[in-house]
Amino acid sequence: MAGKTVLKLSGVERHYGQGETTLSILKGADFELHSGEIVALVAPSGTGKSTLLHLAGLLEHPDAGEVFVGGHACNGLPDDDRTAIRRSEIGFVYQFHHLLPEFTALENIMMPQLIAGLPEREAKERASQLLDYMRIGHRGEHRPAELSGGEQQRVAIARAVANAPRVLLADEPTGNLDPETASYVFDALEALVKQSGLAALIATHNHDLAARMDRRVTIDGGKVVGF
Ligand SMILES: Nc1ncnc2c1ncn2[C@@H]1O[C@H](COP(=O)(O)OP(=O)(O)OP(=O)(O)O)[C@@H](O)[C@H]1O
Repeated sequence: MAGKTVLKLSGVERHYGQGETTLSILKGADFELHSGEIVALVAPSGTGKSTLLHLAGLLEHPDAGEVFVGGHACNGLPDDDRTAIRRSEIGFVYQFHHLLPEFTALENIMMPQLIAGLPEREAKERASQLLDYMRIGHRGEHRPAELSGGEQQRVAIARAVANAPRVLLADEPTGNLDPETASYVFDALEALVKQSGLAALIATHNHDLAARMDRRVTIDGGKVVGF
């Protein structure tokens, strides 16, 4: 059963450029994401998957329409408020892990919590717990370069959810991994979402992974549609 709405896009438009060369990517897109669900965003290259994730993650402003995160209408808010909402409500995972190379896996996961002002002991405890959930509890003291691609992505996912956001946005999180490793990373992500009641929107070109998610949406004619 669907949980409550944690992310909502309503009539969202995004156009790039001006005049005759305007590229209209989103043209009145509506979308809702509910706690506890994992939704696949599968669409051909260039149709606007990253654009949609950036708008949902409050990294960009829509040209029209509204983005609601955790019930807040975000478009007209000052940048500081948008940043505060983004930090507390949203976690991001990208195709490449972007972990800090000079820090261990555990320290990378602790980082967002320390920035948010959590005491070191608590941050460490939560980071260890997340490493266990992601089934890499034994790799906490290793630096990113000492980890496999799948392990690095699991650390990146743990870091993205370290501050207990409501929404996880992922742009091709397994795009850099072989199919077996991708499936294993997805297993861990799925377990985490189901255990925590998080909601995840995952852009992927991997149809096998998309088939395992709760719902699948695509971008067609600038709108988000289920398929
Ligand atoms: N800042 C920008 N200025 C101009 N055009 C842009 C900008 N950002 C994106 N675009 C264009 O908008 C379209 C959608 O881009 P987007 O990155 O959202 O697609 P995508 O579906 O994520 O593609 P891919 O699967 O290849 O990553 C593309 O044609 C892209 O060139």
